[in-house]
Amino acid sequence: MNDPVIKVRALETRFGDNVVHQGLDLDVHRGEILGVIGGSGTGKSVLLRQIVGLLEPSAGEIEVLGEPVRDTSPEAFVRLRRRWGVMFQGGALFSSLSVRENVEAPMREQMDLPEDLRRTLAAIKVRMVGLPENAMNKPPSALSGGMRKRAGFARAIALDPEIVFLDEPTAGLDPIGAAALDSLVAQLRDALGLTVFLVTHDLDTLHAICDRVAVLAEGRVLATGTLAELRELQHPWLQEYLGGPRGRAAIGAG
Ligand SMILES: Nc1ncnc2c1ncn2[C@@H]1O[C@H](COP(=O)(O)OP(=O)(O)OP(=O)(O)O)[C@@H](O)[C@H]1O
Repeated sequence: MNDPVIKVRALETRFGDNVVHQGLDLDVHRGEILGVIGGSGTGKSVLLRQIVGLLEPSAGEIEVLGEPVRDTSPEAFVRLRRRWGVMFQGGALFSSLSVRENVEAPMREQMDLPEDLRRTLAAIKVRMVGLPENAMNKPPSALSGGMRKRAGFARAIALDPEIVFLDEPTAGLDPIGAAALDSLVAQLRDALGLTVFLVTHDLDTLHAICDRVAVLAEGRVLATGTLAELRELQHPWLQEYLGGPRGRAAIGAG
C-alpha cells in the first residue's frame, strides 16, 4: 500500500475538562473516499479542522501529503494548503459575494492570475459541479440548499486540490438532492483522482460512495473498514447505528 496521504498519530484533544480525542490514529489512502462517522460530539469536525490546520490539537502528529501540518513554516503551510479544498457544513459561502466570486476567492487569495483567466477557471468549476450558467452571478441566498452545496464544492475544488474535505455534505438536503450530491462526489473523485475525507451521518452516503469508513468512539478511531466489515463488530454504538431500522433500510434489508 502507498504511503497514506493523511496520517494522524497519537492525536489528543482536550477543551478544558472535555477530552475529545485520546490517542487517535488514522490513515487515509490516495484516491479513496473515506467516510468518518461517530456519535454526536465524538470530534469528527474537530478532527477535520485539525487536519486542515485550523485548530491546534493538544498533542499528536498530523501529516498531509507527506508534510507535517503542525510546527511547519507559514510558507510551507501555505504551499500545502493549496493542495486541499474544504467544504464546511452548510457550504459556508460568503453571503455578500456571487457564486462566481465565491469560487474565485481561493484563487484571489492564493494565486496571482489575470482576471479573465480567473473568471474562466471559476466558470469551469461551476460547470463541473452541475450548476447552471445563470447561477454564476447570483448570491448564495438566491440558490436552493442543494445548489449552495454545489457552489461550496466548486469553491473547494477551485485550486485543483488533491484532497477534498467535506463536512456533512448532504445534511439538510432532501433524499433526491442528497443522492445527486453523492453521485457528484463520486464522479469528481473518479474524474479528478481526488482523495475525499467525508464526515457524515448519512447512511445512504456511506453505502453509495464510501470505500472505507472510520468510526470515532471513545476518543479514538475504533475501527476502519468497509461497511460489511464494520457490521461484524460488536461495538454497541456501531450495532445500533448500522443494525438499527435506518441502517437496515439503507442496505435494503427493511
Ligand atoms: N473550539 C472549541 N472549543 C471548545 N470545545 C469545542 C470546540 N470545538 C468543538 N468543541 C467540543 O468538542 C467536541 C467535539 O465536537 P465536534 O464538533 O467535532 O463533534 P462532531 O463529532 O462533529 O459532532 P456532530 O456529529 O454533532 O457534528 C464537542 O464536545 C464540542 O463541544
